Amino acid sequence: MPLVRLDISHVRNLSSVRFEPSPQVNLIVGKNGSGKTSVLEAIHLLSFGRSFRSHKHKTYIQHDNEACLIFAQLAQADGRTTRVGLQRQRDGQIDVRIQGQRAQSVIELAERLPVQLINPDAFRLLEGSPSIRRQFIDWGAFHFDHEFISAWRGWQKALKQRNTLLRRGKISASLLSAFDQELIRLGEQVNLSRKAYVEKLTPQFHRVLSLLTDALKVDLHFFQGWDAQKTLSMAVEAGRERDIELGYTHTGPQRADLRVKTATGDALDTLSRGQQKLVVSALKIAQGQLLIDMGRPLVFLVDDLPAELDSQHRQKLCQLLESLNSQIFITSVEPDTTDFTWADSTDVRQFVMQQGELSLLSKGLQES
Ligand SMILES: Nc1ncnc2c1ncn2[C@@H]1O[C@H](COP(=O)(O)OP(=O)(O)OP(=O)(O)O)[C@@H](O)[C@H]1O
Repeated sequence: MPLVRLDISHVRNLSSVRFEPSPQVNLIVGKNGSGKTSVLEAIHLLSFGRSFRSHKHKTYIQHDNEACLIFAQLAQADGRTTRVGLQRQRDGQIDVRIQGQRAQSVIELAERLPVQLINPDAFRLLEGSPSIRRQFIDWGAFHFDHEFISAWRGWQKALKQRNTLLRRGKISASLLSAFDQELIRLGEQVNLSRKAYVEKLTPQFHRVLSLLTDALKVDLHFFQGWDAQKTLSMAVEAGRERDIELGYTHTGPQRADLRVKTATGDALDTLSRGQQKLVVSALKIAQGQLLIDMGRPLVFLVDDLPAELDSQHRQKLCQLLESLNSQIFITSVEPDTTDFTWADSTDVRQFVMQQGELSLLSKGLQES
């Protein structure tokens, strides 16, 4: 659902930013530190309930303010709009509203406003810990499989309880096996959803990557977290004594990973920075494309477009994003790095950010 209106209050240097974005392409240009990324951060907050820059909520609430507030109107397929809002207070309290009603959790926002972020930090998907890649897979599994989130929550709870028992010690293998039934049942369910999702994602990823660059051959390998020849039940049973020794559960879906490889080794070790950015962009666009194919439009946030990409690859990325027919927000320091020639029929709005004030540049506006 594209954003038709966005009101941001007290996010970093944005005291009050209100604007009506294009349902298609939005270019935000401005000097370093002017507040461009903070606009994307606010949209991300509204989707995930958390920032992509910091886990500490106090860092993004504007100094000397008690809370930040982000409010948006989302277009629905039937032409009506849905009002969504999120307020985060300095004491950590979070208040999520949908049509004025308090929502149970931020997950309700994620369902309504799926967001994909491509930013200079996106390399973390390759170089960061497996937990970042698990989050990436789980985002997709969550949107694809309605049962995933309840299985994932139940499995996480069972795993936490098991690890607490193991940490305390003095638990026998036979007693532990009684606790393991639920862990295994839900863990298998989580694993099946992840596996099915990666199977869908892989051909889409190859297609998208070949559109961005024909020079790269990259493969995805899903590691489920234990020996692929064994069921989870077999792996947990075989590992029980060792878990007791170690004081934690050492095998299972909590160790899953998505390995990204070229013919000669890990993508991280063999690809240049720019090539890595193309691979990460392809992963995220492929993920977005799968949702779009299900009739679920999403918002792409591209922070600092020129970082690591030459002009040819920037153009290809813009072309690909344009072809998705999604809502896109692109930031850049220099106006000429977003000089891709968008189709006449594309609604492109260009904004300038100056010290936390956003204004629409009529020059860049091409209404369809
Ligand atoms: N909690 C806060 N309260 C007020 N201002 C803040 C807070 N945190 C950061 N800032 C300021 O807000 C601005 C945020 O800028 P932002 O990162 O959005 O800029 P940008 O235009 O994306 O810059 P760049 O091009 O350098 O990436 C900076 O000037 C920063 O000093």
